[in-house]
Amino acid sequence: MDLKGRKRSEWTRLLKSFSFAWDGIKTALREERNFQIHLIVAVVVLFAAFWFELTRYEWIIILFLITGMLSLELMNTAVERVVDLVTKEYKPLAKYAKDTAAAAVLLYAVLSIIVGFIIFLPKLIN
Ligand SMILES: Nc1ncnc2c1ncn2[C@@H]1O[C@H](COP(=O)(O)OP(=O)(O)OP(=O)(O)O)[C@@H](O)[C@H]1O
Repeated sequence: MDLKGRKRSEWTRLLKSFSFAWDGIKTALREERNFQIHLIVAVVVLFAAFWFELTRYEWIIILFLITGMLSLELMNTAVERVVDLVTKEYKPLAKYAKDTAAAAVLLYAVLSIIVGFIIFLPKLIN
């Protein structure tokens, strides 16, 4: 294949990987209750952020928290599905994997709530 053809196929592969990632988001939106809940909370937080006219740095923090939370939830779903694929039986390692992935989501959710309070509480009180 010439250089032009190879470059085109690299672009095609890149576009395909975006399309697979988009499929993952659509599936999670359709199938995953926790992801749907996180998304609703994210929309509420974004409305609040507009309402309280956050500073540029507060916006950056909020966007990192929202994106991080949604990404972690997707990774947690991926772990759950892979474990389900590997075994339908009760296996301590399966529990270990699922609970650890869930713990990562929980930790980030606690961080997000604390930071959310730090940013929004003074504005609510004012
Ligand atoms: N194959 C398995 N072996 C051992 N423990 C498991 C297994 N599958 C799930 N568990 C454990 O059972 C509990 C519930 O897991 P389950 O996957 O049913 O619910 P979940 O984590 O809320 O995920 P989902 O989004 O699929 O409902 C968790 O503590 C998990 O670690």
